[in-house]
Amino acid sequence: MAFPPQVAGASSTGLRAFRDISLHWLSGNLLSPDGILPSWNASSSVVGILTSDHRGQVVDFFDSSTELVTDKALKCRCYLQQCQFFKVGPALQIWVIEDASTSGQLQEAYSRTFALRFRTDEASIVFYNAVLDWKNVSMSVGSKIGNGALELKGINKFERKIEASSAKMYFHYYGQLLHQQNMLQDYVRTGSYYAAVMENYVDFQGRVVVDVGAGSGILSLFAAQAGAKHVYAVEASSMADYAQKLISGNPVLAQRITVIHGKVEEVELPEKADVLISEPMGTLLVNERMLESYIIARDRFLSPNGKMFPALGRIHMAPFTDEYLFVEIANKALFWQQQSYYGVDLTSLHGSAFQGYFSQPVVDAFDPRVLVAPPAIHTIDFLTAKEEDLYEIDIPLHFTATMAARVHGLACWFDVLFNGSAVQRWLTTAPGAPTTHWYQLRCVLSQPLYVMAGQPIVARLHLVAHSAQSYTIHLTMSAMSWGAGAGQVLQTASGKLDLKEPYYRMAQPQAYAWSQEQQQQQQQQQQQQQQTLQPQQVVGMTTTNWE
Ligand SMILES: C[S@@+](CC[C@H](N)C(=O)[O-])C[C@H]1O[C@@H](n2cnc3c(N)ncnc32)[C@H](O)[C@@H]1O
Repeated sequence: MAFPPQVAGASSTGLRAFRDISLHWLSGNLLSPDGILPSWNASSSVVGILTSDHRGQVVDFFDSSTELVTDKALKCRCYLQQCQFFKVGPALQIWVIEDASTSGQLQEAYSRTFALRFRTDEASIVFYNAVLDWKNVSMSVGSKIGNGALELKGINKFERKIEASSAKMYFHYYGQLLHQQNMLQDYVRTGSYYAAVMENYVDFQGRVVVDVGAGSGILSLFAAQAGAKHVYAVEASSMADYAQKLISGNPVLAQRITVIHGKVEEVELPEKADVLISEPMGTLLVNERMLESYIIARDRFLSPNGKMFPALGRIHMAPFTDEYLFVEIANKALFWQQQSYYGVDLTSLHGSAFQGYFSQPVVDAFDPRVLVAPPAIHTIDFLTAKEEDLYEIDIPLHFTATMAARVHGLACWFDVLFNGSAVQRWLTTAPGAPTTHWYQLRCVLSQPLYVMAGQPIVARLHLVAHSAQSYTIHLTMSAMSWGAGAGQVLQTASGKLDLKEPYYRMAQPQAYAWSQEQQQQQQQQQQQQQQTLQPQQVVGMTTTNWE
């Protein structure tokens, strides 16, 4: 844990203010695993609470003017106890900054540190999101500790929920032309957007449009082609400079497009928009957590009754059978069954490696004939959904098998609707439809289920957002009894997968390739390490499989 903490995104004044405070790192003063606060000095004068993430980055500050601490320690305590409800665990620290003096001078304030132990990463996210809820979005804190002004201006909602390292990697990726080209060359994707805009030009003509995450600026140019009065192309990555170049290279359209380099969570626009256009879809629709930015942009920029292109998205899910895929994944861990690898018994790690491979969702294109039941649908209406709705998505599922099969997991894909005034158009990533760079996604269970035709399958897909712009996937599937004695669970299998770490089973191109970026970084690091190693240390190193 980094200590003293770095103040993410704080102004230099705020940074200095924090550094001036003597922060006590009371590592022994942890909450018990049950989340019970060991001691609290209710008589001390609390001037504020500073929260940080697990890396010691300050993520929030509550000063004494906020409701949280108006009643001094008592309220803090209540609040912390309330947090136990959210299963407080190891990823979040709270510094309680107390005023030790009667003068209330900043320099004389001191602090206590409480580290909250979360049982799981998800629990810490839930807690963190609860803090965000409580703070009621779009933070721009300018608060006071004693006589010292403390400013945390500029910490927007994106920065408060997304790890800085993840965002850096993410925007670095989208700042590269080659990745924008990948998307542009997905003709199903780009062609669908073009068709949707042109067919529905009446929705764009003479209208103000905001392009949310404009990338190369392609959708802004489409909107301008369709007759938009003005388009604001908002792009957070350095791709904004290229977008400006591309747009300037189309002078007839350029005069009606303004490129704005920044996040939709932070930029200000001079007018409200009639239409939002965006391509915020990641693998399984929600990966990258950009849908949340799309919704934030709606709340910030869209006029009442404005239109969104696309207006809704649907996740489709169905049980599948694929013996070959299952064996392929299970076999990946065979390496760890060697009892004498250079004289070393590797078998104690086989179980962990096996689970590790099954924690990767598989991204590839599959034949729809592997589906064992008709798909179920979960709809997200972009016009009405709340951003918080996407923090945790819990989908109960009921299927009826149409064939006897070994069920190896859940297959998923998505589509989005352009609900134009003239034409309704779907962009689909379904198996069997023309392939897109998103392909489809399969969650493979380490324990297959056996089902007969007509047998009910009950499942639950539970997606929990995490601060690395993705989701932890919890999947449970059960084969049920039917007919006489229906409703009994005959067999159950479950798995926990990380949507951020997929197994790309396809050749390029693909949707935002997190792993690939990480792989490159790790490979670079590895090369650097190897350069510093003695030759005899390098001999015998295994080649890392970054798959
Ligand atoms: C999937 S790409 C789509 C690019 C372009 N609209 C297209 O259709 O080709 C998403 C883009 O949104 C940008 N982006 C993601 N989150 C953003 C945010 N919060 N604010 C502004 N831009 C964002 C990314 O940098 C990326 O360039």
